[in-house]
Amino acid sequence: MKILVTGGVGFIGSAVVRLAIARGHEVVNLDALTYAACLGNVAQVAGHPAYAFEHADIRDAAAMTRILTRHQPDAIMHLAAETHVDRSIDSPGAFVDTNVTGTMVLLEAARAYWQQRGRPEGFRFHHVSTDEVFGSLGPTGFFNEATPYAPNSPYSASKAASDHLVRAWHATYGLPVVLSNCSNNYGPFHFPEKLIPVVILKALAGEEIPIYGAGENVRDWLYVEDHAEALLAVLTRGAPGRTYAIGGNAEARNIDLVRMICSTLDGLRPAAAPYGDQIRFVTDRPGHDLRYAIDATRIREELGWQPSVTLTEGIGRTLRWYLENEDWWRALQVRDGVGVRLGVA
Ligand SMILES: NC(=O)c1ccc[n+]([C@@H]2O[C@H](COP(=O)([O-])OP(=O)(O)OC[C@H]3O[C@@H](n4cnc5c(N)ncnc54)[C@H](O)[C@@H]3O)[C@@H](O)[C@H]2O)c1
Repeated sequence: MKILVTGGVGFIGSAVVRLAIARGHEVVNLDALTYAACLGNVAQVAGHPAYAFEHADIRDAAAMTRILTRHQPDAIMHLAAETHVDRSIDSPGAFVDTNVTGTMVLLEAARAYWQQRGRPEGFRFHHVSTDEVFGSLGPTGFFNEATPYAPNSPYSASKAASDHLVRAWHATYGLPVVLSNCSNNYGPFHFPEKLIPVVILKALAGEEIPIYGAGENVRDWLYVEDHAEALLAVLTRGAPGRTYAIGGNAEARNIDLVRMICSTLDGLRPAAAPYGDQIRFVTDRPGHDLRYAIDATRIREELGWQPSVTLTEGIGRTLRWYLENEDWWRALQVRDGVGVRLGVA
């Protein structure tokens, strides 16, 4: 299958691109190369005959039409987005521009392309989204595909809006879409403004490790390569118009996760004092959702997917990757004057 992946130079998109190439698919990677992109993320596939790159912005309608016409993909997997919650609190406009307007522009280009090709049944527009659109859970319960939308941050509100647009393009125009809403990802190539890489890099630098509030917020963590597997399953076997909730079945309070990272790092690269001594609690993020958790029964039963990497194993792999790839993250921190910010996705 020839897949047009948007945002394929980012964290999750690049994992999808690497996996899709390994599985024998052709990939056209379309990315605007914002601050969050790193071409190093796709270096291992860049020279592959099944890989092509298009430097373009999803808000550019003419470019979207030109690229679809040039490459004639069988499917679109849409990951391009502004993704950092803290940035969305400071500058919500960019999130509406890319996540809402950009998705609409891409949908329109996809619709025209699909109609011109004679509406092939097998065509897919896969919209990759987040569980944050569902808002916050209390101490119990799970999100699933029937959970009402209740986004709390400008980021999650913009993703919710884009989900609605994608569903509407299916209901109104018949575009064969699939949607997925996934919990927090982590793993290699994670941009160093999100929680796990921030903790790793602050620990290694001997600096304070900031945790919002009392560290009580709970997230369900999924290793990024497991997410990439789930996304390919949804793209290739998901039913048109259907949504799939994806999660790691690995809930952790932020404070417990950070302590786990610190103690694992103590074993891998011992410092003079335990890394946990660097933990500091800082003022909570406004509108900070308490807990996210996913009931992934549908994707498990219908598509046979389930996570294969436990949180302990994934944290170990991630830490070893960051220790072995210092050049990658040191180069990113200074690019475009963008420094590391505190982040809890
Ligand atoms: N990170 C998570 O934990 C998580 C969880 C669930 C869903 N998601 C969703 O998965 C997708 C990818 O997330 P990520 O963490 O890999 O993001 P990321 O920030 O690492 O990467 C986003 C990519 O999109 C590109 N991009 C941004 N604006 C663009 C535009 N206007 N045109 C073209 N390209 C543009 C960037 O250059 C970058 O390469 C997003 O849609 C996000 O909402 C993320």
